[in-house]
Amino acid sequence: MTAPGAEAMNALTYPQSIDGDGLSERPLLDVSGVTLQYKTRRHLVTATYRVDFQVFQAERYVLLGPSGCGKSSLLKAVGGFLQPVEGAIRLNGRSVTKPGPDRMMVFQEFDQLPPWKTVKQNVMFPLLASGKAKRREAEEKALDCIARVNLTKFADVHPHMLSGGMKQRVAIARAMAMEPDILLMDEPFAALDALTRRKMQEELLQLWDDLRFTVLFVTHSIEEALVVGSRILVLSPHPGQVKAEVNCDGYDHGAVGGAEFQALANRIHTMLFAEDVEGSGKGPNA
Ligand SMILES: Nc1ncnc2c1ncn2[C@@H]1O[C@H](COP(=O)(O)OP(=O)(O)OP(=O)(O)O)[C@@H](O)[C@H]1O
Repeated sequence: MTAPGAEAMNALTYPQSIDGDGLSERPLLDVSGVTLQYKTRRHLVTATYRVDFQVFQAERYVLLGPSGCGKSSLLKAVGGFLQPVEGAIRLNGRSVTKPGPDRMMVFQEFDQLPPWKTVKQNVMFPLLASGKAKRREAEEKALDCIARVNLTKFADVHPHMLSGGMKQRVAIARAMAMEPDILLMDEPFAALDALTRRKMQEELLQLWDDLRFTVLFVTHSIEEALVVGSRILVLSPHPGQVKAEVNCDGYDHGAVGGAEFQALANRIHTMLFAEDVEGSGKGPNA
C-alpha cells in the first residue's frame, strides 16, 4: 500500500477505476442523492440529505462524521432496512429495496451472537437459515472462516467463554461465511478497550489483505477512519451531508504518530466542523 500525499485529499473525487487500468468500472455500490428521514409521532427527523457516494470492489470505504450525522442510518439504508425518501441505492446495478444475503451487517453489540449456540453453530446459522448451504457444506465453510479469524480452538465453545474482541471476530467470520458482496460494519470496535480495538483493526486489515472483500465501515473516530479505510466520506453534522471524500489508502498504526498522518487528521477535523458543505449549494430545507 502506498501512502498518499496531502494532495490526495481531493474533495469528491470519484475514481473511474481503482485498478488503474484506465477503463471505467461500474461501482459495486452506488448511493445517489439519498435523503433519509424518520417520522415520529411529533417530528420528522432528517438524518441525511442528498448524500452521494460510490464504493468499488475491494474498497474499504468509511463513513465518518459526528454523532447524529446519519452514518448508521446510511448503513441501514444500504442494508435495506430503511428506504430513502429521495435518491436511490444500487448494488451491482440493482435497486436495494430490502435486506439480502449480499449485504451482511456486523454491529458493535457483543450480544449479537445467540449465547446458546457454539461459535461454529453461530457461524453456520445464516448459511443454513438462508438456504445458502446444506449442513455439511455450512460446517466446512464455518470452520474455514473460523480458522481465518484464528478461532479454531474455540469452535465448540459458547460465546460467554470469549472476550469481546473474540466475539467480534466470530461476528466477522459469520458475516464472511455468507460471502456477501459487501460487509457493512457499524462502529464494530467502538465498545472495545483501546488495545483490543487496535488489535481488531489490524486483524481486519490482515483479513482484508487475505480476502480483498468490500467493506463499508462506520466510525466517528478520525484515526480509525484513516487506519481502516482506503477512502473516507466526510459527513457534516446533523443532517448528514457530504463534506468531502478523502483518499487515505496506505496508513497503518505505524503512521499514526507521523507528521503527514497528523496533518491529514487535522484537516479532516477542520473539515468535519466547517460551516460549508462542499458540492451542495443547497441545504436540507432548500
Ligand atoms: N429510529 C429512529 N427514530 C427517530 N429518529 C432516529 C431514529 N434513528 C436515528 N434517528 C435520528 O436520525 C439522526 C441520525 O442518526 P444516526 O444514528 O444515523 O446517526 P449516527 O451518525 O450513526 O450517530 P452515532 O455516531 O451517534 O451512532 C439522529 O438525529 C437520530 O436521532
